[in-house]
Amino acid sequence: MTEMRLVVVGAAGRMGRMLIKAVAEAEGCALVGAIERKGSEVIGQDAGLLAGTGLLDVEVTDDPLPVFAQADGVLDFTAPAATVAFAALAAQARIVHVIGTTGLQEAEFAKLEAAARHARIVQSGNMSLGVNLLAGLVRKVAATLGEDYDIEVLEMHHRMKVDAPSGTALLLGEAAAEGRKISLKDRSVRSRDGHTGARNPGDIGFATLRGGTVVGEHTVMFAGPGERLELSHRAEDRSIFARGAVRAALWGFDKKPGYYTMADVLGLADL
Ligand SMILES: NC(=O)C1=CN([C@@H]2O[C@H](COP(=O)(O)OP(=O)(O)OC[C@H]3O[C@@H](n4cnc5c(N)ncnc54)[C@H](OP(=O)(O)O)[C@@H]3O)[C@@H](O)[C@H]2O)C=CC1
Ligand SMILES: O=C(O)C1=N[C@H](C(=O)O)C[C@H](O)C1
Repeated sequence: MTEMRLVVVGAAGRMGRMLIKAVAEAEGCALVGAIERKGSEVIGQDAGLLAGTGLLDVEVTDDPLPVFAQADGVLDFTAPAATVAFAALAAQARIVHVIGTTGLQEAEFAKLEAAARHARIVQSGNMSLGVNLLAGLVRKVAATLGEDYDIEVLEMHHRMKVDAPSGTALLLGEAAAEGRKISLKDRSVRSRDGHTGARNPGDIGFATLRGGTVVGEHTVMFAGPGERLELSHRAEDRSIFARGAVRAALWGFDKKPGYYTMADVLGLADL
């Protein structure tokens, strides 16, 4: 059987190294490229040595074009501007683009949608099975409980995280809004400070904590009259995201160009 040829971009990052390891350990795929930013000190290093898996004979380079041309898919946990640029290249090469990058804005999502006319894009704020299952549960609970149950999404991440709320918090907020049949954009409250006044019924609130080495913790609260329901996920190891990304790439191999999510990959779209 032919193996799916995968490239990791942002190879030196916290997730980049996990992805290299996950590809090396997975069946049905092989690492054929590793990309880092121009000027990075890891350019020229072996990707396997960089990720601590042992020699893989794949040199980290700063030139994605020839690497994408020889690949079937790319795993991308980098930064929004880089992801938009990689999506255009993945579309040109007609390959699978798995996007874990968070902090993307509306205009950037529009560019990804355009790239998905030619690429097979799988994008999710969280690639783990647990969080995607949780999103389905949140959607159901939000649909069941009325507006007298206030929805608040609380998240905590490590001190190096640069975007807020996290992609996962937004994914869970979106699931709650879908359950309630409201638009998250219109009803989300991203911060509170000073004399805010009382909470508006039906709003979905977000609270962000940052510190230490926390991999990722999310709780969706339904705070009602005299009781509170909390649905939580705690990520203990980044390998859950990396394994999910590899699974998404393998899933996308024989799909038509389009924009897919992890719920499609995991068969949870109807949950
Ligand atoms: N969806 C999911 O399941 C998950 C998503 N994430 C998301 O993934 C992203 C990365 O997270 P993390 O690994 O912790 O962050 P890091 O900062 O550790 O890694 C990002 C890497 O991408 C590199 N990079 C940035 N721009 C480019 C470019 N133009 N070309 C090549 N490489 C580039 C960075 O290089 P440099 O340092 O030089 O800028 C860095 O090495 C974040 O958005 C995070 O939220 C994280 C975990 C799970
Ligand atoms: O930056 C991180 O670390 C993480 N980012 C994702 C997010 O923004 O939700 C996923 C995970 O929680 C780790």
